[in-house]
Amino acid sequence: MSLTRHLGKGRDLARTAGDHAADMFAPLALIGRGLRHHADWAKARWAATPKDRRGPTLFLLAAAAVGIFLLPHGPLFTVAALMASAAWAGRRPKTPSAPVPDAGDLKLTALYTALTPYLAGPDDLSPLYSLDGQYKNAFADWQFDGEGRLTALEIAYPAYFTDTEPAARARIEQVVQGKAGRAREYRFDWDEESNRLRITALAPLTADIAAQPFVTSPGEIVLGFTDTAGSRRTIPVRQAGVTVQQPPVVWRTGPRSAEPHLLVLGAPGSGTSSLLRSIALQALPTGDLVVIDGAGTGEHACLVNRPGVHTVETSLRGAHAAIEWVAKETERRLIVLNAARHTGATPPEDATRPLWLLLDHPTELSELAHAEGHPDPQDLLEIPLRHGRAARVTVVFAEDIEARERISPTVRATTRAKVVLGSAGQEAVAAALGTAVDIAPAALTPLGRGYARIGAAAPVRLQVPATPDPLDEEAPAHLREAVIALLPHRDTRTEAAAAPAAPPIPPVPPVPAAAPTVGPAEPVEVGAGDPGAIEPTKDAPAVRPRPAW
Ligand SMILES: Nc1ncnc2c1ncn2[C@@H]1O[C@H](COP(=O)(O)OP(=O)(O)OP(=O)(O)O)[C@@H](O)[C@H]1O
Repeated sequence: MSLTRHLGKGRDLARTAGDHAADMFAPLALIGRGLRHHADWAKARWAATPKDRRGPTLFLLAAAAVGIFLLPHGPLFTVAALMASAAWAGRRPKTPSAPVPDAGDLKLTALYTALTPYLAGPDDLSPLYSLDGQYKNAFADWQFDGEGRLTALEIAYPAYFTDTEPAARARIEQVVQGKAGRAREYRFDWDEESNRLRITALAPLTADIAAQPFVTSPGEIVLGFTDTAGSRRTIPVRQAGVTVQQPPVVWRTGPRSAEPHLLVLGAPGSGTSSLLRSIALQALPTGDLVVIDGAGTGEHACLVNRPGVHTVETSLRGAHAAIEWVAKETERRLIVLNAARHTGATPPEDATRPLWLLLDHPTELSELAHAEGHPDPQDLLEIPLRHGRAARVTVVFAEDIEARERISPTVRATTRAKVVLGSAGQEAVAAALGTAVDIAPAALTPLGRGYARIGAAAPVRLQVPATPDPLDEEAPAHLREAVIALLPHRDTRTEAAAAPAAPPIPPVPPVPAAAPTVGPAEPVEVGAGDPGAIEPTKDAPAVRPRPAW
């Protein structure tokens, strides 16, 4: 027999002996515990007895002991009685099982208590909310998910609560979100008629959809994706290697659209440039582009020299010239289309091919123009914005939400499709969309997340597809590849091999000043020889197409 087996057997024997000993000595331990208990009791009584009564007490005890001793079998009965009482007193007290507090109960109580200062009325004789009230009087239909998080709740509130005031509502929504968890978005459905508020925690929108060709009709642009309540249809989307159906937020453009122009506002770094890039990639297969990069960060350099891209401007002078050209092109198209309508002829393709003017942070150029005493480029947008619908000219204006006041009234009035990205605060979002949003955002807003409002429809949640700058080396490679795959190329992909040897710095982008016909291949020096021409004072060099792929 091996040593290990010997040791194992010895261990088993010792364990068994220990168990037996414990069983055997259990009554003794019980009685010992009881005797200790009695001794403690006796000591406590003795300490509590006043000194002048201790002598008589001792005397009585001694008399009792003598009496017992004299009784037949007295000492035996006394010892038996002492042992029995010690055994009784030595029982382990049963630990009273503390009632396990119900987590949902605690949460609802906390929410009720937090809402009480806002919903209680001092003169209410039978208040729904009071400090000693019960949440069950005011709450109904609560639901928790598997992790114990509140997912749905209906609360009643007194009729005197000012539920028509956005500030009063916002206070309640903040309290609810604080107690139910700020990590999720909540929909607040205020039923003013019956004084009830329904709260629903919303599942997070999917954030892993990359740029790709979307299945849409001509003129439709997928701004992003929403929840099933926010869209009436779904489209097939490649997501994590499989094709799934997702509800898109679709913006219809063109002559029949009631919202022919788009205003995108966002907190810094929230993804407005990415949304502009996503729109450009969807517009390019069927239309032409003029891009103004007001911040001059080269975010849209990947579009330079692409077929269909007239120009990508970063300077004040270039932007001014490009927008002026778009305005004149709008007028030219209107004349051509009117003439075709009068004669009943089919309008020429150069008047019907969609033309897109994409402006990224243009108010920075406006500021520069004001500082230098030049005309504001935004003023030139009047014609494309007012007449663009008939002329198939679409304007997309993306700006920092904090610069909203610097956006011209014409732009604000004519851009009826609106997107707000990032966490900008409920009031700013409501002002930007032109209506209050009944959804409270989560504390951490993912990139490209926000709200879209097309015309007078209710705002919907929006997640923009990830469309990073392909020249941004910090963006994930597979997302950049997806963008590159959508960029149109002049001939073949062999340009990548040819370009690195001598990357061409394009000249000042060709923007015809007053060209009667449109054509990206017709470079016309804007402002040349014009005494009122704007000098390129902004330090923004011409965008260099960097062939990083
Ligand atoms: N939908 C998205 N999914 C994933 N990443 C995104 C998304 N949108 C933007 N990003 C990333 O967030 C960063 C900022 O995006 P972007 O430059 O588009 O924001 P912006 O609002 O234009 O910023 P700025 O205010 O600086 O102009 C980039 O790294 C971009 O790749």
